[in-house]
Amino acid sequence: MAIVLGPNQYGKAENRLVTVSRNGSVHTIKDLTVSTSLRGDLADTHLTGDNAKVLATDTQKNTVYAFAKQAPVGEIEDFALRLGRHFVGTQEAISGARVLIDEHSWDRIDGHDHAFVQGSNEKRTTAVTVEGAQAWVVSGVRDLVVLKSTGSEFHGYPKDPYTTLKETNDRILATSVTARWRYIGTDVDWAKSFAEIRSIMLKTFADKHSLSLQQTLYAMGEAVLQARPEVAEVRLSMPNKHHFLVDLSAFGLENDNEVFYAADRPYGLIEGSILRDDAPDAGLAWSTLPAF
Ligand SMILES: O=c1[nH]c(=O)c2[nH]c(=O)[nH]c2[nH]1
Repeated sequence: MAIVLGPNQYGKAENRLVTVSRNGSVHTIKDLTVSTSLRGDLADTHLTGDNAKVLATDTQKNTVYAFAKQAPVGEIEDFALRLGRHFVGTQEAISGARVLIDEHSWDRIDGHDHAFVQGSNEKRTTAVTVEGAQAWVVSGVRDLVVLKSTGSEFHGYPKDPYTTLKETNDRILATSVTARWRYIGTDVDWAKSFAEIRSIMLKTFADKHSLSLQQTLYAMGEAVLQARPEVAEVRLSMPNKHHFLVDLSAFGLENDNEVFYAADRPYGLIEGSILRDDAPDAGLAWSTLPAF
């Protein structure tokens, strides 16, 4: 029996980066959380503590800030690709890099050049993997919270001795969408693609009459793949944010689908992947990301 080192990576997680770019008196801000991770010939530091091949996580952090000064950050996918390719291209021992970026939203205060109000909690995300000369981009959105107050049913499920749930033809459907989509290449208009995918998902959530959150999840992924040839696969994680009808009969009141208790836990968790059956191989695109 021998004990060996398995897969490993290391880096600086959650660097908080805010940039201000100026066009005369009009400012634009970008607010990012950037995590970098490197992989490669890193056995020595684990086995003997020899750090000759370890680009310090502190240096990785500094690189994030220096790169933000040296060229416009631009779209998060491009910034992540630049960082990943830099680490792999300049450190002999480093064969792979994973860069995760979340973009936080700020909205301009009406008519004001340099004042902003924090937007919704929704984040645009990217996870870029560089391995040698190859690169994979998985972008997405998380904490995209949506609700529809009708157009959702749930019935026809098995009734076993433990089933108490009542069937319904009209319920609130609410979820907080975490979506990730895998791009086929890296030559993409990232901003346009993001905006269109987000809008397709919202429209499908709204328009699709839902018989289950599972059906809605599939329809959202399917609509993205039908409209966006640059995407090979969509993975969705959608908690069912239950809204329970409150029993008002004790007060002699009938609740005609008007008064709900919004439970925060437990919640159903509906997750799945929707993909083209002829999609190119995912390579390392999903490596070390959560399954959904
Ligand atoms: O859309 C739903 N899917 C389920 O699997 C489920 N299970 C449940 O209790 N409610 C719901 N709703």
